[in-house]
Amino acid sequence: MTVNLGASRSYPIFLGEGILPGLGDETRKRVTGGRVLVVTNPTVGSLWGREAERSLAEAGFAVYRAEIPDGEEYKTLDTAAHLYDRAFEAGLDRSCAVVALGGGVVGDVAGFTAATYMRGVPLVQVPTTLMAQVDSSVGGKVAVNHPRGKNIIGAFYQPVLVLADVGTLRTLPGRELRAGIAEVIKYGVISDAAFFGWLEENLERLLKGDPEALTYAVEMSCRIKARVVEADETEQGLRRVLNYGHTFGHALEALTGYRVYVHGEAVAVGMVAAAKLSVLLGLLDEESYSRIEQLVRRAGLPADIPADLSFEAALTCMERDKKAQDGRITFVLPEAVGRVGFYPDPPADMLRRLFS
Ligand SMILES: O=C(O)C(=O)C[C@@H](O)[C@H](O)[C@H](O)COP(=O)(O)O
Ligand SMILES: [Zn+2]
Repeated sequence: MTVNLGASRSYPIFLGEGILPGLGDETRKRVTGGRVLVVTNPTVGSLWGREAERSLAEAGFAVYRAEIPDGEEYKTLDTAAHLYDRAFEAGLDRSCAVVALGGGVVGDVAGFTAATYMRGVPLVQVPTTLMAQVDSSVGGKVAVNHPRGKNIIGAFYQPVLVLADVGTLRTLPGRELRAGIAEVIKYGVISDAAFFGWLEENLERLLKGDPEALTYAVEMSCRIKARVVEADETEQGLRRVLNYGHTFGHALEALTGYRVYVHGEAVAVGMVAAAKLSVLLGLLDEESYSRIEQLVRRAGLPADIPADLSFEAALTCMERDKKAQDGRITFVLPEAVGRVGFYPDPPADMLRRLFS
């Protein structure tokens, strides 16, 4: 698959089982420098680091590794600062690449480092979680968090290559798999009713880690995402559809210190909350709402706003959402399974009802 962004910035997504050994050759075709910095975390590094690094070394790169701790709470400027040091020590110049080997946190913070070190060096995304394969490795959003908001410090910076080996999902903990499924459900709701129906039929296969089902889900998700990114790379309009569930979701993550929910879980709560708001506003029928809620629950994902979450605190957080303008929140709300619209400034009393 290709993400088409014009002659100089289009890039391929390679998707398949057992394709990690091809990483070196594909990187070599796109990176002229002699060194690469592989950014990973200790868990992914011990599982897949050696195979990835061997492939890069065989393609002629001098390979350096930097490990960062696992967890959204480490997606910070401090972690990026550590990576700048490691890039310097490795002697990376502008022709050399950063290779992000891991999940969303690794991809986002390594991507942010690649975007800013020497004003930008090539970035290779090697996503090893479902979340990263279906979403965060594609489309060029790179960022670190600020204590007051998720992904507040970041850039649009496209990779030169995405290589997603679904074989790496074999070792993925169940919680991480379910978190990725949340974003997959998102794609069905925002733009493809038939895909949503396929998910209803095949959810158990995905939860069991069936490689064929996972490959199909990753392919469909990447196709939908690529189409959106091609049409609106820097989120001037259409791309905001990818943020369905994230207005509430990001507030939930920030207000719980990025420690309680993994991103997909927070998005799951956010998708159900947004669907409920849609029903309250008369935009979505009850049956469609139930299908969304049921699929989220069947996937073993949380669907309820926690009882102790303060409405006022969530509202303040959502007013700083990246889709907000002058403090007016724009929600991405489902109008049917397979279609969403943008709705600015819903009445506060309706939002409050979601919290009771
Ligand atoms: O790629 C996008 O665009 C998305 O919105 C995808 C989201 O799933 C992803 O979580 C993204 O990082 C959120 O973007 P943000 O700009 O709201 O931080
Ligand atoms: Zn997301």
